[in-house]
Amino acid sequence: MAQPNGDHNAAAKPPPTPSPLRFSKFFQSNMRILVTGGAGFIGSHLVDKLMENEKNEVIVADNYFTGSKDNLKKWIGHPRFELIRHDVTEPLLVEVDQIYHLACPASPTNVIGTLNMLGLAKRVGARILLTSTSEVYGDPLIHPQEESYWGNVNPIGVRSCYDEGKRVAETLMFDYHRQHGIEIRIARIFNTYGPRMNIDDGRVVSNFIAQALRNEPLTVQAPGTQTRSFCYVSDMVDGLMKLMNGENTGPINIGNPGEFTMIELAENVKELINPKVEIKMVENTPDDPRQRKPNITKARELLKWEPKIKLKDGLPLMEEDFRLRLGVPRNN
Ligand SMILES: NC(=O)c1ccc[n+]([C@@H]2O[C@H](COP(=O)([O-])OP(=O)(O)OC[C@H]3O[C@@H](n4cnc5c(N)ncnc54)[C@H](O)[C@@H]3O)[C@@H](O)[C@H]2O)c1
Ligand SMILES: O=C(O)[C@H]1O[C@H](OP(=O)(O)OP(=O)(O)OC[C@H]2O[C@@H](n3ccc(=O)[nH]c3=O)[C@H](O)[C@@H]2O)[C@H](O)[C@@H](O)[C@@H]1O
Repeated sequence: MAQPNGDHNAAAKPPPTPSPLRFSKFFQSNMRILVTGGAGFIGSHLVDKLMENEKNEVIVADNYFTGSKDNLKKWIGHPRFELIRHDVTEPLLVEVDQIYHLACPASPTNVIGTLNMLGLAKRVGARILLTSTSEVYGDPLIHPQEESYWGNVNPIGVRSCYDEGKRVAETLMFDYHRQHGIEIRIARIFNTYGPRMNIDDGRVVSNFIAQALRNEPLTVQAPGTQTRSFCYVSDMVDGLMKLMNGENTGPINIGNPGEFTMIELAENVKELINPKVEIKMVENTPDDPRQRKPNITKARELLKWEPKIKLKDGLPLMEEDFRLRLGVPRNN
């Protein structure tokens, strides 16, 4: 008898069950992907997204310096997933097609990690993506920042290790590309926030949300008029994957152009989470960039990417996660 959808066999034949090999650890998938720093904040969200595709086999290399196995607990034991405790300042030999290089030890060893991952990419012919940073623009003299801007970085300042470490990492990427033909991708990530951020790592969004939930004053570092542009983590992951799978080396800015002063951010968090909390002005660290906002024309045109989640929609998603981890239920 004919089925309503026109498929004569639909009732008679159940869909074929996949071969047991599909579930064996020896199953060969189409793409083997290494994520260094995959136990961290952005890395673990990237792993979640990559694992959604049944053709991907994902290997995470992480030394848990700032990341945690907890971020990956749903994948541990999965046949397409492997977790290696490894410090990227030591060479790593694995057969992979793509490398997302996120592991970022406290610079300057950042450079050694990138050199090792480039060595791996060269050896196995993998495409490698570096998560660089908007910090390469330093305290920028042009606004918004576009990729052609060379930046204004203090080479001997307190934050130079990170900024200059990433700048050297970008240089190495291009040298390997030119000299050895390695396929490279460079993302310049602007401030990213979302669930699984480290609660006490001192970044502004995590600080303010944790402070509001703990009923502690929100510490705005002077003068408070400095600006940042905050990208929700799912948008970031989407941008990184589009960059990896597209045809452009970059560098490409990936960030949300919505720009806020730190006072505005504090007011947003206060209004959303704890209207009674105090906002307190505290001392800042030297060389804090006064303004930051990505020009994302390149990402829009070359990757067909733009962020979807506004700060006012992203903050509540992060609040939920922080409430759970800090043990502060909503009715308190
Ligand atoms: N979050 C942001 O706003 C932001 C902005 C710009 C650039 N980035 C870049 O994005 C990447 C990921 O950042 P994140 O916010 O997820 O940070 P994160 O600290 O949560 O993640 C970094 C991960 O790398 C691991 N790691 C550190 N040193 C390592 C080493 N030597 N060997 C192996 N693993 C090591 C850590 O354990 C952690 O899991 C970094 O490269 C960072 O510089 C992040
Ligand atoms: O996006 C980037 O490229 C970089 O962003 C951040 O660097 P930064 O912008 O300094 O981020 P925060 O430490 O979160 O500080 C942002 C602003 O908030 C201010 N701040 C921070 C913490 C706080 O409690 N109060 C506060 O007002 C800081 O003075 C600064 O102006 C990250 O720390 C880097 O890893 C990342 O590479």
